[in-house]
Amino acid sequence: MARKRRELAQRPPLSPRARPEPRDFADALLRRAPGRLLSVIAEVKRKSPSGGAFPHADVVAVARAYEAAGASAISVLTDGPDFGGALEDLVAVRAAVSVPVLRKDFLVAAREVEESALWGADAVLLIADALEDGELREMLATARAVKVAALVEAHTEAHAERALAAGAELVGINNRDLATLKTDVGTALRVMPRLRTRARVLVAESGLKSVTELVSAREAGADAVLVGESLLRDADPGRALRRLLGEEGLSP
Ligand SMILES: O=P(O)(O)OC[C@@H](O)[C@@H](O)c1c[nH]c2ccccc12
Repeated sequence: MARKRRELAQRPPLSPRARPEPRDFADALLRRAPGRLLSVIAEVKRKSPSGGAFPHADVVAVARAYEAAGASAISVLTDGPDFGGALEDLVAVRAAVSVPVLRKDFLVAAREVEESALWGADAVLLIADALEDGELREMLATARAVKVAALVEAHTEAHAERALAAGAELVGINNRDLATLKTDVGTALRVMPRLRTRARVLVAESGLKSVTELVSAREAGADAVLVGESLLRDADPGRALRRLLGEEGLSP
């Protein structure tokens, strides 16, 4: 986050761009296909600090395959140094699919929420654990003003409570501790039941790889899951998503 703050200070001001009509991210997650237990936000990234390099450089082709396999939204990493992404990937993916697109990055300022909207993001990720209450509120207000959905992520119950108090409606529980990069898929299962009546949309994030884990996430209150690595490890990420969605049998 310190690096992100330094980079932002050096960036030139925004130039206006034509923004495409936003797609409704919350609605896409809540409106599940018939017989489907929960929605999947499928993620594209070229590499990650925890997973190394993935065998798919063409994130647009992967995003198309995810959509064809039933993804309700696509998450695009736009961080360059750690994830090999760029804002251009967001633009290219959004043009290639018809589902909403989430900009996944370590945003540190309201100005970047505005920037995300101008680049065509339908949603942005905000990380509660890394933002002060005031920053979170300001970024949420900007998101509302520019009509970008904000998925506010927390790794602990305390940060999830801060997110709700700041006015977050879409809350993600990250199974991965961003400080240690360790993943415990039980994290979201423990925290989500305490939030389920108060968040409009609940998302379980990171480390998910099996139908059984998705069923558990649903039982704990998840409306959606955010999945990257386990799909990107497969030679055919679309097939991996179909398998995860239990085209072989995941039903309520
Ligand atoms: O690739 P995974 O383990 O399926 O996880 C996806 C997503 O949850 C993860 O990439 C993530 C969650 N929160 C983040 C914040 C920044 C960067 C990345 C992330």
